[in-house]
This record gives sequence, structure tokens and C-alpha cells, in this order.
Amino acid sequence: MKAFITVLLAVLHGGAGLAILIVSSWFIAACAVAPVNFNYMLPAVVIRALALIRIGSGYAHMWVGHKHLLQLTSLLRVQLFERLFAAQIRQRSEEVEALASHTEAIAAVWVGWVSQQASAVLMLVVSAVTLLVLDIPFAGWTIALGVIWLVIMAALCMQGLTLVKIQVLQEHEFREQSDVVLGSVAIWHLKTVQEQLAQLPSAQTLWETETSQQRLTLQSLWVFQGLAWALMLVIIYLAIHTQLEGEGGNPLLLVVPMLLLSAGDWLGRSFNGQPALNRYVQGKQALKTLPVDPLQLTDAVPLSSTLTLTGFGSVNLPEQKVTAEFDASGLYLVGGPSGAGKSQLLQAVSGLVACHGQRLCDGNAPGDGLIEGWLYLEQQPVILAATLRHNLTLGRDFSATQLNDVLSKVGLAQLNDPGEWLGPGGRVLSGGERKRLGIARAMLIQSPVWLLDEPFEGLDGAAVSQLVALLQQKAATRLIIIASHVYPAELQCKDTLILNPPS
Ligand SMILES: Nc1ncnc2c1ncn2[C@@H]1O[C@H](COP(=O)(O)OP(=O)(O)OP(=O)(O)O)[C@@H](O)[C@H]1O
Repeated sequence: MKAFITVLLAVLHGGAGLAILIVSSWFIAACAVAPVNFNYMLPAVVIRALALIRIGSGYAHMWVGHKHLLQLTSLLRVQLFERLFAAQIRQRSEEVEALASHTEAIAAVWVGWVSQQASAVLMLVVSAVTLLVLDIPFAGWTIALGVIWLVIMAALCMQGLTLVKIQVLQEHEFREQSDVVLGSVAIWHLKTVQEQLAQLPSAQTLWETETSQQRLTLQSLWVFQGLAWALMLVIIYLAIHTQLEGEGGNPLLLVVPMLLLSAGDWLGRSFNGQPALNRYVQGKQALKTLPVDPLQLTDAVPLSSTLTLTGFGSVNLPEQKVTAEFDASGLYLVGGPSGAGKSQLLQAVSGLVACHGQRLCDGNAPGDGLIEGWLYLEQQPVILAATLRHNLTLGRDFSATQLNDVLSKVGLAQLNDPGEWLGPGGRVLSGGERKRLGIARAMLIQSPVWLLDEPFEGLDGAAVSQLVALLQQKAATRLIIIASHVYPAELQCKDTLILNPPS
């Protein structure tokens, strides 16, 4: 509904502009030949009223149109979030681009293109019909103007859409290359500046395609304006030399030439709207081809269940064949030298990586995929560039007291400002602090199963003792499996599983 009001307001805005042109051109001409008792008041009032309508409808068009644009953009973004929510992230930069600009480009088509074209078509039709009905000299020539506009617009659309296809491919390639370069950020300092520069993908071709689109729009506008002027010159020639002898004083003779003279003004916006259509098509295309692999989830697993592994292992380690039983609560240790496959095993248990062998929960196979609600704490917990609160809550609702409580339990009482910014551009946490922040997250999430990857790494003796006491207490009500090559003396486990490195 709002989209249609936007279009109507754009039409009103354009129509008022056109009416001002027609009335004022007639008024100027009429003044030149007006008799002494000519009433200047009425046309002046009409022009003023039209100007007010033009200004008012222009602002209203922006108000309604942009409000609608914002609503539509947020709706599209929510839909996109829903698609990405349970998906594996493969092309991070493409997903960011999709959220940041493709949804906006799709939403903007009503304001940017549809309303401009509707306004142009209606102005052309209304002016042609009005001039024909009023029998204004040369009225039929406005039809020729309409045909010229239509042909140039169609050609512009076709060329623009061809360029869009090229642009989508170029953008995809550029983003893939950028992802590769950004992925190697950790070793940039090891390279010379020349090596780094040589690696950077060039945006030159993208930029060239973008500018050729703008050039095309401008060229179309100039061709249209040129042909409109040519029509006007023909009319003037005809008026002077052939058809209208004896009618030289008729001020209505000027109406159609004035219309043609200013054709670029009242129809130019329709050409300028073309990039909005291109971006719309590009956005649609890009969202359609966005690589989204849905995350596979298992069937629902009881909140508290035993875990039985038989010949089980990560698909990345075909020789890994673990057979073990875990109660629904208690602390278990998975040990073994570095590279033995401890992290891979925990990730396979949680379903983060595909597995082989059998995984039973309470004696039932939940199927392949991620077990919802089970927590895997990475070896190096990810710290988001966000506030401490967001890093802890991950979008859930917790009170400040709950946050302070878990922070002091994991030995991070020094982080006492939930609004403090962490990560790049903010407070940088040490390796041990990251680890403890990860544990704090786990404590808030209340997961029935904790799979902790090297939780003691980077912690000093006192911190290890504090963490062991905490885990011991939490293991009373949940299953905790720790993968570690450090075995704190005070750790009391129900069982220990030692993995051997692959031969
Ligand atoms: N995505 C993967 N694809 C293929 N092989 C992998 C993958 N991830 C890890 N591996 C291999 O699996 C083996 C075990 O890795 P894993 O990280 O599980 O060892 P770990 O026992 O946790 O070692 P550490 O104690 O050093 O963390 C390694 O040889 C590694 O190369």
C-alpha cells in the first residue's frame, strides 16, 4: 500500500512540475501579447499553487517512500537472517554484503525505479491527452516524444541488465579472492609490502563496469534530450515557414516546443532511476545464488542423557575409532599427545564435524548432525568485536548480577563493566582470559553437556585450581568431557580416555 502511495506521490510531483512548465510557458508568451485588461492574477495564483503541490508532494514522496524503504529493508534483512541463522558460514564477505546492501537495493526499487517510471509514463500520457483534447498546436508531437522515450528506455534497460549479469560474476569473483587474502591475515606481518600488495584482488574491473553503467545512463539522457530538441527545432521551422501562417501571435504555439525543450527536466529522472533497477536485479540475483548450506541438526536429544560411542571418530580421521561410555553426569578426560585427535573427537561428538561410527544418546541414535544445546568450547574461544555483555550473553537475556556472578566464578572479576568493548578496537584479552570468558559463556548457557577443548591451556596454577573446583561442582548435574594434554593433580574424573596419535 505504502509503495503505491509512493508511486502516486511521485506522479503528483512530476505532474505538478510539468503543469508548471506548461502554464508558465503559456503565461510568459501570453504576457508578451496580452491586451491591457489581461488578468495576470489567475495564472500567477495557479503557478503558485502548482509550485506548492510540487514541493509538498516531493517531501511527502520522500517521507512515505523512505519510511516504506526502511520497513521493507528490515523485513528483508530478517528473512535473510532466518536463512543464514542455521547455515554454515562459507562466504563471510558475501553474507555481509547481502545483509548490508543487497536487501537495501531490493527494497529501494519502488522509490528508485518504479515511481520514477510510473511518473514518467503518466506525465507523457496526461500531457499528450490534455494537449490533444485542448487542440494545442503540434499536440501530436508529444506522442513522438513518448515513442522516443520508450525506445531509449528499453534499450537502456536491456544494456543495463546485461551489464548487471557481468557485474554479479565479477563481484562474486572479487569477494572470493578477498576472502582468501583476508584468511591469511595472521601471516601478513611475515610478508613484504610488495608481496601483500601483489596478493590483493583488484577492484578495477568492478569499478569499470560500474562506471560504464553510469556512462550508459548519461548517454541515454543526452540522446533523449538531443532528439527532443531536434523535434522542437522541426516544430519551430514548420511554425515559421509552412503551416501556421497568420497564427504567429498565438501564444499556445509555444506550449509544445517548451515541453520538448524541458523534456530532460521532467523525464530525466526516469533515466537516472536505471541504476536502481540494475542494483535491484543484481541484489535479487546475488541473494538467489548466495551459497547457504543448511546446518544439519539431529533429532531432539533428552536433556540429560548417557552417551555411548562405538568405533566412533571424526570423518577427518578415518583411523580414529573410539569406543567409550559416558554417564549423564560426571567429569571425563580425553587425553593424548598433541595431534592425537582430541579436538576432532569432541567436535565429532557435538556434531560440528561429520563423524563415522556410532553415537548413541540414551541408547538411541539421534542421526547425523549437530546436537542442539550441547556446548563445545573451542580451544581458542572466539571473542566478538562487541561489548563484554554481548560477548557473554550472545543475544540472550541475563541480568547484570548474573553476569558479574559468572565472571567472578571464572576469575574475571576485573572485567566489571558490561559495556566495555572487547576485541579489535577495544580491550584485548590474554589467552587465559579468553579461555575463562569462554567458560563464563558456557556457565550462562546452562547446557546439559559441556565439551571443553583444552580449558586449562594458558592458565596459571591458581586459576587452574579455581577452574577445576568449578568444573567438579558443575559435573554433578551435567556431563563434562575435557580434552586436555594437561592433567591437573586435583582433577577427579570418572574415567580417562587416552587417544593415540594416528600411525
Ligand atoms: N578439518 C580437518 N581436516 C582434516 N584433518 C584435520 C582437520 N582438523 C584437524 N585435522 C587433523 O587431525 C589431527 C588431529 O587434530 P586435533 O586438532 O584433533 O588434535 P589434538 O589432539 O586436539 O591436538 P592438540 O593437543 O595439539 O590440540 C591432526 O593431524 C590434524 O592435522
